[in-house]
Amino acid sequence: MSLTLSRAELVRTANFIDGQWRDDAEGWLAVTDPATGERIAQVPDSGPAQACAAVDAAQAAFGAWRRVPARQRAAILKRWNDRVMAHQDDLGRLISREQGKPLAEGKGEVAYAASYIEWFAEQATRMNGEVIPAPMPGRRMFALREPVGVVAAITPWNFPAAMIARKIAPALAAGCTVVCKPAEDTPLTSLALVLLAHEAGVPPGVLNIVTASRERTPAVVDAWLDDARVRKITFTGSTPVGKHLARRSADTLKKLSLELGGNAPFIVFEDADLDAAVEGLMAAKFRNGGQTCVCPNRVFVHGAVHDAFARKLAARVGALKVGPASDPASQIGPMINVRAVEKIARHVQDAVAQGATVLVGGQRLDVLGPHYFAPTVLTGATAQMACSGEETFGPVVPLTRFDDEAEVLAAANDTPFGLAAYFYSQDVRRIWRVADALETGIVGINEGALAAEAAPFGGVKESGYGREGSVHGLDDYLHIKYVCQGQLD
Ligand SMILES: NC(=O)C1=CN([C@@H]2O[C@H](COP(=O)(O)OP(=O)(O)OC[C@H]3O[C@@H](n4cnc5c(N)ncnc54)[C@H](OP(=O)(O)O)[C@@H]3O)[C@@H](O)[C@H]2O)C=CC1
Ligand SMILES: O=C(O)CCCC(=O)O
Repeated sequence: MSLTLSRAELVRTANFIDGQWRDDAEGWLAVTDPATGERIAQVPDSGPAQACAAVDAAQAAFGAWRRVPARQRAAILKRWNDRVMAHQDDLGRLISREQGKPLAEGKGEVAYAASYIEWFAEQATRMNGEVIPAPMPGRRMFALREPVGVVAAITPWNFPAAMIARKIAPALAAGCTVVCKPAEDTPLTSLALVLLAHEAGVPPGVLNIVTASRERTPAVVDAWLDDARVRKITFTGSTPVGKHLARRSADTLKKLSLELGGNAPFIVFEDADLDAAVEGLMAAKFRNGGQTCVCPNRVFVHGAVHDAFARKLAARVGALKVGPASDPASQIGPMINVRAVEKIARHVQDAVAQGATVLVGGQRLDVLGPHYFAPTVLTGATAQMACSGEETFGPVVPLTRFDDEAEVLAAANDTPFGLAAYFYSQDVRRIWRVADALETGIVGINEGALAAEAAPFGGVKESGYGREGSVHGLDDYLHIKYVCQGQLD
């Protein structure tokens, strides 16, 4: 099935550097449909030469862009938002085709991405500084907020539009210029977004994007890490790569935002509304087929309600329709690639070998294609299993029975990660006690769908640092300059 969009020019197959589409890289990277393995396009497999050309352009454009009045930058971002929403159907189709999520989710992601662009268009005009009451006579003291400079954005495949938008929109709003490298699995959506930004009036050099394969990506990103002109790295992806970025950028002391892996606990207390808890878990766990860093990875259920909860959950999970994005009935699509599906299968096999029971699912669905895995519920999960220690990033719910609050909080926090946590309870005293005790950057109380452009998104511990979205989302792209004026007489 070929890649057909209402507006064919949205399928870009070149790097965008200094306002030009360029395909002068060393090789080509095939983009495939994860549902079928079919090749749908090819984009440049770039190297250090393209990475450096992108920084040259971004650095040259920075001086003028930072001086564009905030209201004008906001107007450009608003036009970008409008263009993204005007192409919602095509972009949704593009996301579904290269990433695999069902079409309704693909279109939903476009609206989610646009919400960040609109939000930061508004925030651009509120980048106020401070007038500081001077502690001594004869001085006037100010704190000014300035753009950090050239930003390198490195994005993952699981939300190819939203992750680009929530990094690039605040950077441009702040007056920074950007070099971007999308994931090898999903370059087409980001190239289409860059085209729409260009059409919205983002000037040449302000936003540059280079595509690369998994093999060449380290050379592209290392060129940026070693380049003193790049003043900030913003990254969403795995913790090992995040640590590499932190280490390698130390020599030039870049500012970093790292949104890394999670291992979210989801706790169902004995006083929870069980139906609401099942709904919340379905929403949180099965978004994007479980391939989200805030997906619950460990589900703890109180002994008094465990069996009833497991029965209700298994009925819902067993009824999920798995299939390609091209089938409007599909609720769970293929996993992104063969590495992903093999990791999921390994987690389930390991859990079963250590005594877990499969209530529903539990196997690959090779009849549908090479990347499908059945939505799965396991009972009897323990802390020793791989599915408890590592992020599964797939449609697997491992249930663990617990008996008291202190025990479950210790278990929930017993991980180096700290991105999201969820719990269900109707006891207001417990609610605040538990929310306080959870060591994560995000907590859902009787709610499974937490994402919103107005909320600060980010983690603690080895889930990284920095916040995306919200009134805090611009701070990562700004530094504060203290200006002190002495008396003139
Ligand atoms: N926090 C989150 O949202 C995400 C978490 N993950 C977690 O990570 C696991 C592995 O997923 P994976 O896609 O491999 O994640 P990665 O961290 O490898 O990829 C994320 C981004 O980093 C790039 N990258 C990879 N290696 C390097 C490197 N050495 N230097 C610089 N950039 C690099 C990737 O490029 P390229 O694609 O070209 O390799 C991609 O753009 C998942 O199973 C999940 O647990 C994954 C994605 C998102
Ligand atoms: O890092 C991710 O997995 C993407 C963020 C998902 C979200 O915005 O909820």
